[in-house]
Amino acid sequence: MIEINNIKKSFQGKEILKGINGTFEPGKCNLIIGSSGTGKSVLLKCIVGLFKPDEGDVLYDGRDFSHGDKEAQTEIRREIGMLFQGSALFDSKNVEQNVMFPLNVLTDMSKEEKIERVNFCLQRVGLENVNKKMPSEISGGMKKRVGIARAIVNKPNYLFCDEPNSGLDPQTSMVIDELIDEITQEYQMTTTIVTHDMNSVIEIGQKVMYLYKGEKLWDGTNKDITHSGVKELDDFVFANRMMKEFR
Ligand SMILES: Nc1ncnc2c1ncn2[C@@H]1O[C@H](COP(=O)(O)OP(=O)(O)OP(=O)(O)O)[C@@H](O)[C@H]1O
Repeated sequence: MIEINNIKKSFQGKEILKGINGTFEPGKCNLIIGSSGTGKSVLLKCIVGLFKPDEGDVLYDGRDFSHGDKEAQTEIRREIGMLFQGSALFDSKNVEQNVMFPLNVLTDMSKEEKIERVNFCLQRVGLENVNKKMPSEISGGMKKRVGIARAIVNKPNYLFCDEPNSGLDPQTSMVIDELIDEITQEYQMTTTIVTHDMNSVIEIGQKVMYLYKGEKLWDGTNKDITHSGVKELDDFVFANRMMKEFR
């Protein structure tokens, strides 16, 4: 479990995160949702250590990530997998080299072991016979799958995904959501996903945190989200026509 306590972050005197508390549970997709510019990505970056919070703690299974020593932080970093917005594959590396990259950097596995692990992960995300393809030769949905394979290649305990559906059609988005959900349960990872896709909330939002202007206004499950009693959340949830009819 990841626990965050009173996370605050300002840029140039402007308070972006105003003291966020919450938990992210293992074996579940934990979603951070909210309108554009509300601080979702900044919160994610504070949790994974890409930004240092001005105040507050981030605990990974009780281990203090924000104030722990360098060694403890490195240890936790090794247990983190990330799926970045837009997949962020290296254009000059082929699929196999992209997925292998974390193993080259973080492990001393032999070449054979690395290839075996890469092939296992590619197979797990439904990709076969694409090892030598370049990112420019595969579709957006396939790139996401490669990104997921790379994120799980070093067997992370914690998986973070920033807008995993950006740039995908609704059908492919659903397939990618299902894949992330499946592997989360299979490997009992604590998966945290930043999204503003209501379809994802309905499909995989087993735990949802709603941010509004740098504050957490609500958390709960996708089952409760349509009757939260929070006006700002209602406006967000029922912003599209399909959801209005659902109401
Ligand atoms: N490195 C930075 N320096 C200064 N301001 C920043 C920085 N990163 C983010 N911000 C500001 O923090 C605010 C929240 O940004 P953030 O990217 O977290 O929003 P978001 O909720 O993820 O939005 P979106 O859904 O559009 O990605 C924005 O006003 C943004 O300009």
